[in-house]
Amino acid sequence: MAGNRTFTMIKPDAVGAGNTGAIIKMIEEAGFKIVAMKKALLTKERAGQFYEVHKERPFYNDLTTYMSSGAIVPMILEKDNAVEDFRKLIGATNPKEAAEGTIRAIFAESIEANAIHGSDSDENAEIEGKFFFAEVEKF
Ligand SMILES: Nc1ncnc2c1ncn2[C@@H]1O[C@H](COP(=O)(O)OP(=O)(O)OP(=O)(O)O)[C@@H](O)[C@H]1O
Repeated sequence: MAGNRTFTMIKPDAVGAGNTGAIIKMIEEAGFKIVAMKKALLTKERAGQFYEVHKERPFYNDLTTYMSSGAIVPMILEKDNAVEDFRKLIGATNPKEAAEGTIRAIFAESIEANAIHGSDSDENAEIEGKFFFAEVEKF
């Protein structure tokens, strides 16, 4: 079976700190196949579109400023049970609460600069994946 897909993005804090390679290694060693990947930049406006669901939250302005502050590495990943297994690999949003050995426990600086994003549902994986990779049709 080919498995299913999720979307992830290494965030500016982790890319800027030179942790991209180490994070990709953890992702591949956990059994995820990288279907698509690029290094890219978000404008504040496009970061705002990506995090539109958080528009009314107090941290929205800071979050979109941060997400447009440096390079990001978005990827589409494939594995059985991809969405759930990837959320386990990255750990809790707040690195202080992230389980030992998870990507956020190892690399995140704070609740905002938390190293990596992982889609929280199959539906959002498709929406977010297509936000960066319009050419990838199958999810
Ligand atoms: N209280 C907060 N203060 C500052 N930033 C926050 C806070 N809560 C969330 N964020 C930022 O907004 C992002 C999206 O929040 P969400 O609740 O969707 O968390 P998540 O699903 O774990 O993270 P992501 O969607 O990035 O994988 C978080 O990853 C974090 O960068």
